[in-house]
Amino acid sequence: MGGFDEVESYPVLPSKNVEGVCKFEACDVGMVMDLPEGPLGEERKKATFDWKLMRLNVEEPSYLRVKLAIWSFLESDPLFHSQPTVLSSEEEKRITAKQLMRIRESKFFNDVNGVSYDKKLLYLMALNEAVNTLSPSLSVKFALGVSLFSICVQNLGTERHSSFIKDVWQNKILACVAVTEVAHGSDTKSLQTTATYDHNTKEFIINTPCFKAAKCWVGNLGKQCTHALLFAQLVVGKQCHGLHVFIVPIRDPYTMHPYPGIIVGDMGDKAGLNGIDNGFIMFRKYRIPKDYLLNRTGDITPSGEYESLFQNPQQILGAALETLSAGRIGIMQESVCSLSVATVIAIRYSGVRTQFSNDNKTETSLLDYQLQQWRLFPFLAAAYAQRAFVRKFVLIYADTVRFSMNANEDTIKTVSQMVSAVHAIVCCCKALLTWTCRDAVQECREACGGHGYHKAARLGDIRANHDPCVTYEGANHVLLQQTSRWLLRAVDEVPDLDFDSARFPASELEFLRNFESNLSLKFSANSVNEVLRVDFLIEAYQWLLCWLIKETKQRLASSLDDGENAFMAKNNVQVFYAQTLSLAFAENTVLNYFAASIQEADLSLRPVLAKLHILYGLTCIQKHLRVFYEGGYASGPSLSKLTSEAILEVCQLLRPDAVALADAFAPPDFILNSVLGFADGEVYKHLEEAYTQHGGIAERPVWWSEIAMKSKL
Ligand SMILES: Cc1cc2nc3c(=O)[nH]c(=O)nc-3n(C[C@H](O)[C@H](O)[C@H](O)COP(=O)(O)OP(=O)(O)OC[C@H]3O[C@@H](n4cnc5c(N)ncnc54)[C@H](O)[C@@H]3O)c2cc1C
Repeated sequence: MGGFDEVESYPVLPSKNVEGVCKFEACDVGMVMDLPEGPLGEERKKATFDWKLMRLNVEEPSYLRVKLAIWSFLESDPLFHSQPTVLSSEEEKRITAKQLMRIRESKFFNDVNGVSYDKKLLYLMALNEAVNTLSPSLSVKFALGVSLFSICVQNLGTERHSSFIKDVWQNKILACVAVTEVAHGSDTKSLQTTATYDHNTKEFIINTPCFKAAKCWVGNLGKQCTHALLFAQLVVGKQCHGLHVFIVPIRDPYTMHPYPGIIVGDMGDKAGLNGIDNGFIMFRKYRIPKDYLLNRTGDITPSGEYESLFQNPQQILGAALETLSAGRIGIMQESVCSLSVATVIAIRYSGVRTQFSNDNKTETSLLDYQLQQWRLFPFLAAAYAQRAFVRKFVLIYADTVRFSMNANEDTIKTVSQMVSAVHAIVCCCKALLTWTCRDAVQECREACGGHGYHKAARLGDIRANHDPCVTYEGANHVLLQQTSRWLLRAVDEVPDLDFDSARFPASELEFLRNFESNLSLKFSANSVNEVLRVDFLIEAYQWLLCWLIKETKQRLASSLDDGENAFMAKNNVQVFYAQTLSLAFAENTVLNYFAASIQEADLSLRPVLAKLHILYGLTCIQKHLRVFYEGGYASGPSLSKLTSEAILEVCQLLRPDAVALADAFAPPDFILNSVLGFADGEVYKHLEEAYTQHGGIAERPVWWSEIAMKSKL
């Protein structure tokens, strides 16, 4: 069958084998619990692979051990049990704040003290994933309040700030990251909050010039945080030196009263994530000590002048914002969690639910419908592909950070290439993964019909909580522009890029060395089998990326020739070209990382993983049919027709494995928390419980007298 038997020949990409990355104590198949008997039993028997083995393949086994321990801890504590009714947002905030305290007091939190940077990063990823699957509000609160704060202070601060890192890990303070202002979000360069240096008192005076400059949307700021990591324009004398980052005390940790000189409050109800207290703040000439400037990139000299490693404020801003990469990787990980959970719910439900009958005797399983397969299986494939990507990319990121911390004159060029490549990958993949999840959750909700809309199905909560991921930590449309800029530059720098280095994060781009010959590639397949192959995906993406780069460059150049300035010329190539380029690059990156992970998988798992790989690739390729025809890679109906047929064929091939594939990344029931997706498949029993647990059955409402017919007497 096409390329599925040839998976041994999947390309192994050198950059993906990161040596020296730490591992935790591994777990084995014995640790994976059996699933309960029930209506899904027959579906599970159809699988062509061992789902427990797959579980250890999709999860880093050593993380799985950490996650299982955290899940069991959460289940044992009633504070983490879900509420059957919709809580007021104030109550959600209270409970989430208490949950955060409980986690910070637990042994899981202490486990990270005193360990190396990359071990800490990987441990935090496991903790984040475990917590996020239960409560996105809680994981975001933790990420902003503790991990992102400490990573930023470590990367942008110096020795003088180490006490803040210690305090946040010792549960003495809780932070927020305050970048966005009312009038400027994506355009960080134009932020208006100022930090003016006063040499007489050796203090910075933080000021909000008007309401449009109030910081807003800041998670943890509304009610709880004690400190803010504040992005403000640094002013010395009359000169502004651009955006810098400051640690700013907000509340007394003992009384929780805000300090005088600031106006801080909660923004009120949101469409989701109401466990987080997103807040606004205005500073009224509020003073902080000089040492609270994170001074790795720029500082005030003893004589009161500003000095910096960088000539250009834009570079300082770049360095400051680059530390947000860790946050964006966290978002990608959370997106994959939500995508996985939504897919598990919809696939298990579809495995139980039957509608209509072909023979008037047996009703047809939803999973047997071609439409249901085509709607859900590409998202199942995306969940596998993107999970594999995040898992490997975290290691690359950790390696890049470690390498850059030890940079010297000999390695500085490679370090800067690696950091740029990591940044470009993070920007486009954050967009791709969050959008995939957004689309998947909606499709899964609809695939579960009306029951999918019940709160107890959980899909509505997943949708509302995931929604802002496409906007925060960089609006997707804006982030994609950073990747396309890098790609256009990378083509010119190809002779200089160190593709051969085992650590270069985008080594698959080596094909850019053959730019012109890639452009002459033509689609030549005559049968479905010829597109069910990994080499077809590789070739198609090589052509696609080269053509989009060429076309975007040409359009930019002709726009400039026509007299447009650089700003407008860049804006006018986004739709259909630069943005498509970034997304295509993201898809290709995910496919490559997934391919590399298939190479490392147990032999018995490779055929089914290869099907998922091909399905994900073909689904992505179909989104670019316009470009393939416009650029002359294909003509006539073959490309469109063969890829469509191939997608349907792989969907059918995956049919027997669907439930087992969902089982392999499903969290335990307590964490999954969906009456449609519990492992026993007893959908109707759990629905009945959900319908009847509210009380008041066969009773009249307490407000009955307001609506009852008035007595005729
Ligand atoms: C739930 C939630 C939590 C948040 N938490 C925090 C937090 O903890 N700290 C914090 O500082 N901020 C936080 N934010 C704010 C968030 O980071 C910003 O909303 C985000 O950066 C986008 O900025 P904006 O809202 O000002 O949108 P804008 O920048 O005004 O963008 C509006 C629209 O215009 C588009 N656009 C903007 N510029 C361009 C361009 N050049 N080309 C094409 N299109 C463009 C964008 O894609 C977007 O669709 C949070 C937001 C939400 C919703």
